[in-house]
Amino acid sequence: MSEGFKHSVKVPRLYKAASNIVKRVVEDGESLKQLIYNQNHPNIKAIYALATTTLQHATELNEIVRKTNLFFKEPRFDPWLARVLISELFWGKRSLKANAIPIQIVLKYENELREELKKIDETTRNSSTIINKAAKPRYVRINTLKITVDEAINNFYNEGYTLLSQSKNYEEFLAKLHELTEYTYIQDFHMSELFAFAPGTQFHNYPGYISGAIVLQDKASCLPAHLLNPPPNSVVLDMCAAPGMKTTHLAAKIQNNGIIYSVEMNARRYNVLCNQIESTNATCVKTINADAMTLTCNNCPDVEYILVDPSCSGSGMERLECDNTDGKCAPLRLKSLQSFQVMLLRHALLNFPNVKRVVYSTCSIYPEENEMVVDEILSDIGDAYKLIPIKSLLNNEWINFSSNEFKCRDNCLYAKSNVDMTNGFFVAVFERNFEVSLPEYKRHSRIKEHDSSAMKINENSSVEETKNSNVDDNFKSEKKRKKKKREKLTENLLNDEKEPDVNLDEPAKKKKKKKKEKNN
Ligand SMILES: C[S@@+](CC[C@H](N)C(=O)[O-])C[C@H]1O[C@@H](n2cnc3c(N)ncnc32)[C@H](O)[C@@H]1O
Repeated sequence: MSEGFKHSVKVPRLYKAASNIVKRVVEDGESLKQLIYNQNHPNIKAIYALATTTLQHATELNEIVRKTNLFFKEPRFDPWLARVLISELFWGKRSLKANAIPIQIVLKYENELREELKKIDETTRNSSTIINKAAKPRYVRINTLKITVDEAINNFYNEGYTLLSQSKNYEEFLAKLHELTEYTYIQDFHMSELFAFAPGTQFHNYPGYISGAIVLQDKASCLPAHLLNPPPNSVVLDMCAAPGMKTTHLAAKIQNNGIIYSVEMNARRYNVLCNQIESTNATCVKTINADAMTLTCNNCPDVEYILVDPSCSGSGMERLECDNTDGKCAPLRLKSLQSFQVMLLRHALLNFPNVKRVVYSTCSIYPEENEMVVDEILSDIGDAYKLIPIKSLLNNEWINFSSNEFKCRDNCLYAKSNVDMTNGFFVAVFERNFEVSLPEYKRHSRIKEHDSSAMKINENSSVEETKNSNVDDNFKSEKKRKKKKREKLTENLLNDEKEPDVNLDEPAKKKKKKKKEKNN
């Protein structure tokens, strides 16, 4: 992000090394321990302590640099170095020596930064909910298409892990998450196929991870499939599917009995999706490389369950890079994301006559992408759908919900990183009321008959756009122009696409690893 300063006095190597490590852990998902061991520095312990502290305080750091507009005022300041220096000042040695310019800058803003930190601490103290500032656990979803939960527990036992006892309620469960140690783990309170291990537990070399028997997926990202809850033999549509975490979770839920149409528009991400589906043995999935807005019940017949998990700001991700100085969370961007999200959700709700349940989810904590999207939709759909109170779906065992200030009231769910120990997330569940017909006028006018015949599911179970000779040239060029415009909008939105616990190249890496192992 930053081009770096021309430093007159050099920044101590310790800080540079720590900031480089934090950057690689966050951006590339590299292992903290591995990076530390590869260091050629006399004081590895100090680097480790500083990098860990910075990662543990990710949420507060994000908040205070955002609130103080630090990178807006100091656009050339390396954001990783800044965070490491602030960590050293607030939670490390509690002082910064040396006259290097980055240190001077942090000291210049020290009071403002402290002020914002104080506000966060006060909010935390005033909250009656359970607060944990520690790093979130490592969540492991058992891919029940490859092994059973019991087999997985047995494998973990053989690896030396001890399963903690189950909890009476959600609060007790959250308290237990704090007790996780290197060799203990716990079954999730809501989803029996999900387990939580101590933060930072490494599974990348674990045989089950390589074979696709376990999936590293944050708990919040598992909630949409859990709440959509299609039974076996269902027909499901996942409108925004790559990299495929929720598609493959849904395939496991229906145990490959039924059909899942899994749609992804972006070609590169579509390949990742296909790899993920293959490695997890999700054989019921038909992948579709297309814009979900062009799909109708003609391409995807008899759809009963839809997941809409669109591109979003990713503001709920507990990663350090989400600050508003690079425009990611700027009001204009938020506005265009919101319009796109409304458009997709409306398309899902109004174009599939057999649909029973639609789940809308984002890894955003902004009401603009959550309650405001749901509210706009509620006024479109009348009584054709009702919003299901998620509290009841989770037997009253959840803490945070949407705000009562909105029309959707507290019917939707928020996952909060400092309460639920997950990424920040939002989920809304719509259920069809078949006594009321779908509002006719809202059906998407853009979906014309020939659009559907211009798609086909090919032998590899993917949909390809084909030329339709019946479409006249004028219509084609108009369609092309619109498509280009849509692609541009999506491309912009995708520039910073994020997904919990997923390194986009992971499936590819896994494939390479498998190949290497085979050759050996
Ligand atoms: C938040 S990600 C989805 C994550 C995915 N559900 C998972 O669990 O792995 C959003 C995805 O939607 C795709 N997307 C955006 N607009 C789309 C559209 N109009 N049609 C199909 N896919 C779209 C993006 O390329 C991106 O991969």
